[in-house]
Amino acid sequence: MENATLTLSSVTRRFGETRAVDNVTLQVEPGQFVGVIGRSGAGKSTLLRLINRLIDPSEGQITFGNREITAMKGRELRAWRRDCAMIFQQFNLVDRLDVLTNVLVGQLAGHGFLNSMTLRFSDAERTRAIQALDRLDMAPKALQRAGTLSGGQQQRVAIARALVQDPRIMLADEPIASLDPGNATRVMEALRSINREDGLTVLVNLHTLDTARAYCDRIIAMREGRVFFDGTAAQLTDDVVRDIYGSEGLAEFNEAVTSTSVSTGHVAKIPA
Ligand SMILES: Nc1ncnc2c1ncn2[C@@H]1O[C@H](COP(=O)(O)OP(=O)(O)OP(=O)(O)O)[C@@H](O)[C@H]1O
Repeated sequence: MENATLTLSSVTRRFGETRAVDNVTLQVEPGQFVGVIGRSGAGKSTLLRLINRLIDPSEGQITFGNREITAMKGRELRAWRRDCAMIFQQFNLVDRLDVLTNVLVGQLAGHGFLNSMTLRFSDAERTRAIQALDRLDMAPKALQRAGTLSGGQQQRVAIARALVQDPRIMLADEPIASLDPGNATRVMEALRSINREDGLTVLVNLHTLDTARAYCDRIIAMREGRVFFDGTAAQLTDDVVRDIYGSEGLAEFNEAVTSTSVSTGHVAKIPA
């Protein structure tokens, strides 16, 4: 299927008394690279999990083109989860399996039960998996056990695994939060090239402002479950940033995590 506009209409998710996501309405155009920022607990993870239906909204509607995501069940929901790949902070690879097999597992959704159990794959699937690894500069590690790779390498394998699903949207929940600056940069660059070359929509939760400024066409800042800011990096002024994070949170979010952000000139110095 083609990429399409993702629309959230008055979406709320409550956990007991907490409104983790509170009446969020937004549209994401196909091929946009969107960074979601905000303090811990602002609702960023919940927002992504609502989009791929890891959790259901308490109220509101999510659509992708003319498909209503929030109404999907069974086969249709499984198809949506393939269209909408998810990357996590902790990579979620199977350590004892080699890199190639980890990527091939991304294609299992389209397999019969028996082939999934025996991890049998066609030559075409293997070729596709190698090609995906190659895009992430990870093909030379194809036969190495995933558990022996560095965090940054594991995250690139996780992205390759997501790519073989042939998704329309890539959701990434703090994909660089546990990486060093060099690896964080490589992972962000990989997401950016997939976005540009394949026209994939990317929504990425980030805990560092400078990374969002350096890579994202659009930045959405959440605060207490609501969209507090929605605009470009240039529109995200120091005053808005102070309101998003509070002055005590600023120092933490002002750290440079991805090294390219320094050379792009997008880094704003925010007074602590
Ligand atoms: N499964 C759950 N059960 C109960 N409360 C939850 C659950 N998931 C999230 N919450 C609450 O919803 C709010 C938003 O959480 P969420 O994880 O979406 O925030 P976040 O912005 O992603 O935070 P972080 O940056 O720390 O990951 C928090 O108050 C959190 O405690």
